[in-house]
Amino acid sequence: MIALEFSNVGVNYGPVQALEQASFRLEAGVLCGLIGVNGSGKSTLFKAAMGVEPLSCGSITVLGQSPERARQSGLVSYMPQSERVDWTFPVSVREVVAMGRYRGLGITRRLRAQDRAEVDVALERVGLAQLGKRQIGELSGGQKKRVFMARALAQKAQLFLLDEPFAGVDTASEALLIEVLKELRDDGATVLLATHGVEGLGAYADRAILLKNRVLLHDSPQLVLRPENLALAFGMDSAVHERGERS
Ligand SMILES: Nc1ncnc2c1ncn2[C@@H]1O[C@H](COP(=O)(O)OP(=O)(O)OP(=O)(O)O)[C@@H](O)[C@H]1O
Repeated sequence: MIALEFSNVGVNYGPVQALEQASFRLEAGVLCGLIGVNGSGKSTLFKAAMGVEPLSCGSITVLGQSPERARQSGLVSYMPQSERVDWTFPVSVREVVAMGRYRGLGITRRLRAQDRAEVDVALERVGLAQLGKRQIGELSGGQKKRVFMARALAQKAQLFLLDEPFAGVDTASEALLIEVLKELRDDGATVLLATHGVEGLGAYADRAILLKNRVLLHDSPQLVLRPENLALAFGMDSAVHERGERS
């Protein structure tokens, strides 16, 4: 089954062409890295996949449906970049994770026993069972990402879109997030995660997409991470840097 397909997708912000003829296809049960410099269109690609950014051309299919329908049915979960979240919003860790269950509830949003159990399981899985009552703004960078991960787990999504999940995150949180993502993948879910840190990607990702407003490459991480290929997206400096690091 195809989890996510972009066909010749274009997205413009006025004169800026954020995505141009972007095409790729992700099989279900794959963990894929989305690599590109700032401004290469990674966040735009996620927003388009969520059906919240109009396309100037092309089409997108998410789990066999339109992006809007897939989002509304809760099949897709999105973890935004930390700096795009208002952390002063007065809400507890548990309340954020419970948002993953709202879709199945009526307008009262009263959690059923089953919903509370799913929230408990998700908090436990990311190691935050003891911090449920904390205000979200009090947490460290890594803990905040864990909360978003728990919300996605509680939602029971099938496609996980993560924008820079490891930015500003301690190594223990990063290792835990990778472990959870691998388990989700092994259970048949699909993960697309944007990163400009490419170190380590080869160890956990099955695929990698190199983005520079267009899809330059979509292949195994080993091939995409070759210095001559990274140079296409990052410039020659990074190729030299990578080569230096590896030798
Ligand atoms: N709302 C907007 N209005 C105008 N231009 C935008 C808007 N959002 C993004 N852009 C521009 O579109 C291009 C792609 O941006 P996008 O945020 O998708 O890239 P990115 O790879 O996610 O970068 P970053 O990691 O910095 O978020 C950039 O040139 C950016 O300046």
